Amino acid sequence: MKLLLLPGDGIGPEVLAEVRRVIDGLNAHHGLGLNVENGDIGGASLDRHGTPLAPHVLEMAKASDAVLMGAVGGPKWQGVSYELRPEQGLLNLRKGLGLYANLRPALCFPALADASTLKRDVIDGLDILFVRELIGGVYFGEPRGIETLPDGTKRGFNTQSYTTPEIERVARMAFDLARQREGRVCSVEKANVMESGLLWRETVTALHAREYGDVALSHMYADNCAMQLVRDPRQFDVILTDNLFGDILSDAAAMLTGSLGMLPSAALGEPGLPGLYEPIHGSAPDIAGKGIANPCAAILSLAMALRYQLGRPDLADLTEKAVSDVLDAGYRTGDLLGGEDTRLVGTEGMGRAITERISA
Ligand SMILES: NC(=O)c1ccc[n+]([C@@H]2O[C@H](COP(=O)([O-])OP(=O)(O)OC[C@H]3O[C@@H](n4cnc5c(N)ncnc54)[C@H](O)[C@@H]3O)[C@@H](O)[C@H]2O)c1
Ligand SMILES: CC(C)[C@H](C(=O)O)[C@@H](O)C(=O)O
Ligand SMILES: [Mg+2]
Repeated sequence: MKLLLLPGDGIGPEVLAEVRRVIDGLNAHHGLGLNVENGDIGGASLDRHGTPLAPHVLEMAKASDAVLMGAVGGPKWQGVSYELRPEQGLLNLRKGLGLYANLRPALCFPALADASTLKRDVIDGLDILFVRELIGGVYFGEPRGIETLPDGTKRGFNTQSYTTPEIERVARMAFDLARQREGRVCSVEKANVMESGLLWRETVTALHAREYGDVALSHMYADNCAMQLVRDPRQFDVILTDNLFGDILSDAAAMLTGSLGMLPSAALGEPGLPGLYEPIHGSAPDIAGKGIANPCAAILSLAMALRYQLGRPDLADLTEKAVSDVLDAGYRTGDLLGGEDTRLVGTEGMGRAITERISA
């Protein structure tokens, strides 16, 4: 099995160094046999290859069993032309691998129930799975651009667009995953103001009626969903939504779990093609280089790769349990609110503690 690591920018290389440590532990003590390669993406790739995703790196990704990315972007590249910005490298990778479904689980680890800004009794036991459409919608719709109007002012425009097959394939993923959970899907859009949202609702409803009668389906407008996530997040099992709403709502959900530094993700496409696993957080320029970033989201992303693609769900369980145990033992990076008997550690301290439990 081959895993391509794309550390990227800012805290990306820092958290992936800890993923590497965990892989070494799993290889040495649990016969994982995972071969690791490294590649460039984002600003790091722009600096070395003049493009945020070089064609040879996309080819390396396609030839791997799975890809694990750190993060892209940062102030250093703010002035570069729009097509060359680091974030475009990530979008090209998602598109290039056909990764239409982004699974973002928001789980509240028991030890972190008091690290959330919400009260413990609102988030205790929280377990939501976001299924975010990832290669369509306003992120990729045409036409797009900035044009100069006759009066000299400018107009920036993007296009929100979804086709029936694009909606059906990601909805199918959400329904299938719901069958392995509590069997409830809440589909989120703004059918009240957007035609693409209306088609989304009609398509999900029709697919449900045709094939998924055993799954409970509800619909919610995205603005209400943002409010409900804060009011009563445990009402949700699977949230199915589009690219932009999924991006925003999953960041909001991250704070329910204690920190953005805790949320992993898996981007999946057609069976047999490699998936892309990445923490949902960014390159965190404000803390990059300080050795204090939380590596848990990246390590939990490795666990998702072990479960969904590398054929080792047992080692996914082991890795997730190691993270949970380390939190129970009181280890905290700076982004996690302390509590009694907690021990503040840096990125490496957290990675070492998790690896020690895996290797024990
Ligand atoms: N998948 C990605 O690569 C990705 C995702 C989001 C943002 N970005 C990019 O990252 C750059 C910075 O964006 P931003 O500041 O809006 O979002 P961010 O996620 O990088 O940071 C938001 C806040 O969360 C904190 N944070 C994030 N991850 C953390 C971790 N693992 N441990 C501790 N604290 C953590 C940061 O310090 C910051 O205060 C931008 O260029 C943006 O485009 C990339
Ligand atoms: C960096 C950016 C392209 C990306 C997105 O908007 O999808 C990020 O915010 C994410 O959540 O993965
Ligand atoms: Mg985001």
